[in-house]
Amino acid sequence: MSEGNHGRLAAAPSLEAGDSLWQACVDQLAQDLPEQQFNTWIKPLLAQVSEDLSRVTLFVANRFKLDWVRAQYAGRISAVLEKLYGQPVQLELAITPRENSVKTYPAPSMAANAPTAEPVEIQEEAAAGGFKTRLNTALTFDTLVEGTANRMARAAAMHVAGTPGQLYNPLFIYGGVGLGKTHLVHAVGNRLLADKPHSKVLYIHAEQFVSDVVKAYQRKTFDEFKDKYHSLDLLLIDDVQFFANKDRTQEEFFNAFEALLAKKSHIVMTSDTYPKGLADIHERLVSRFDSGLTVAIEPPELEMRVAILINKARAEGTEMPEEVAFFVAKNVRSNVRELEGALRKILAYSRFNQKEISIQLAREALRDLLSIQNRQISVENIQKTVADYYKIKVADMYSKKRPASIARPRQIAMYLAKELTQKSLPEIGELFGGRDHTTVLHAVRKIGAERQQLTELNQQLHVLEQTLKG
Ligand SMILES: Nc1ncnc2c1ncn2[C@@H]1O[C@H](COP(=O)(O)OP(=O)(O)OP(=O)(O)O)[C@@H](O)[C@H]1O
Repeated sequence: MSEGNHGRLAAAPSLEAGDSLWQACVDQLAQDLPEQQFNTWIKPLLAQVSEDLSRVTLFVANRFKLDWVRAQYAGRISAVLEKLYGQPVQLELAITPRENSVKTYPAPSMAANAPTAEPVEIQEEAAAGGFKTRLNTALTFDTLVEGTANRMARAAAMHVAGTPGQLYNPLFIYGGVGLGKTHLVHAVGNRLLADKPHSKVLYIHAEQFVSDVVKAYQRKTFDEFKDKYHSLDLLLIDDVQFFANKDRTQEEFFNAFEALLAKKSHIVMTSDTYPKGLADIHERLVSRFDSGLTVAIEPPELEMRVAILINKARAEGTEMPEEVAFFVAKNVRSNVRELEGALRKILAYSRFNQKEISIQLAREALRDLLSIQNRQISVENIQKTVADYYKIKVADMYSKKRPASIARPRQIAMYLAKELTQKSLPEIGELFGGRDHTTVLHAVRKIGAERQQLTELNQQLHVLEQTLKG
């Protein structure tokens, strides 16, 4: 297949239609995707389009690529094809048949000749010799939203994925539940395999490692066990706090650790706490955990939560309005898993009731969750919410600064404080950096009057009120 030809495979009479359908799809993807992704994953695809255009089979070189394309791009490709063709197009993925590889492309159309390769089911295997990686190919850097909370951990993880066995070995990532630790370690493995498909990568949960040790012990198969673990290029091990009090496991892990580091293989670990905070784990192991780079993942900040919601909704094929994402993100703060749960509820509620996603709908869908929080509206809360919304510093709520970009949000916050709390004008003035009650009164009147005139302001106040009321 020559360069620049995107693998268009359709013989007469469907050549033209099939050809242009796939070409149009490729053109669209070239616009939608970052250039590097497009060149790596889409451009090399070979396509076979059925005569009636209802089915497209894409051929990829090996199982790993098939797995990857299916997880990362199949949904998007199907959506583009459907949009272009006007109705659903069946998408199949297959491995390029070896005997047909170069010679028979472009291959005969499906109408003229039955397809030579059967679509293949995804299995838990990478390209290298059927070795099980246990990686979830959906968990990649592309789907991991970046924010202050995970910036360092993400940067370190990307570095390791790009040049394993060098800096930051071991990489120890810690943080609370549902903050993306597991996602991040899978992303490292997936990235390394995408770049170097023959690498030996294993993702394993610490509990699974414990059970592997127990099995090896019972069956006296420690040689096999060692072959498996000591030969890896990259070991990703999740939740190592589970090693607590498991002496034999700790010993075997120590051995594996030493063997892997000696041959410059990389180890990435996660835990719910930093190494020295680990209970009932031998000191020699703890000090090794801490000997590379230790980074934390913090709970995501508001903007990151908003971005995660919008991205995840989009991945489900739904556009979530920013104001709704803001409302949800303000109310679901603890971790990303909970955000995902809230999103699922909203999507299901919207589909079930056939209603557009709005703040009102989100409020209904999350009624239970919100009522548990039973939040009190305080002036501090209003100041923080308004500052977040208008992207100014909370400190500007009390400062003497006067530029309109700050003064106006401050007036809005005063207006909301009067409207949503029981505080008096002097009390509110006091909480806004010791301002006079007449300043507060002026703000309340001004914003109240403008709200009647300006639709946009009214809308913004509406979002803020909904958010604050939870
Ligand atoms: N920054 C992020 N962007 C997108 N999705 C994220 C992000 N962080 C976490 N997630 C998603 O949130 C969910 C929970 O994340 P994950 O399982 O990686 O958390 P964890 O820190 O390993 O939690 P636990 O300690 O409970 O195992 C996953 O579905 C993950 O994809």
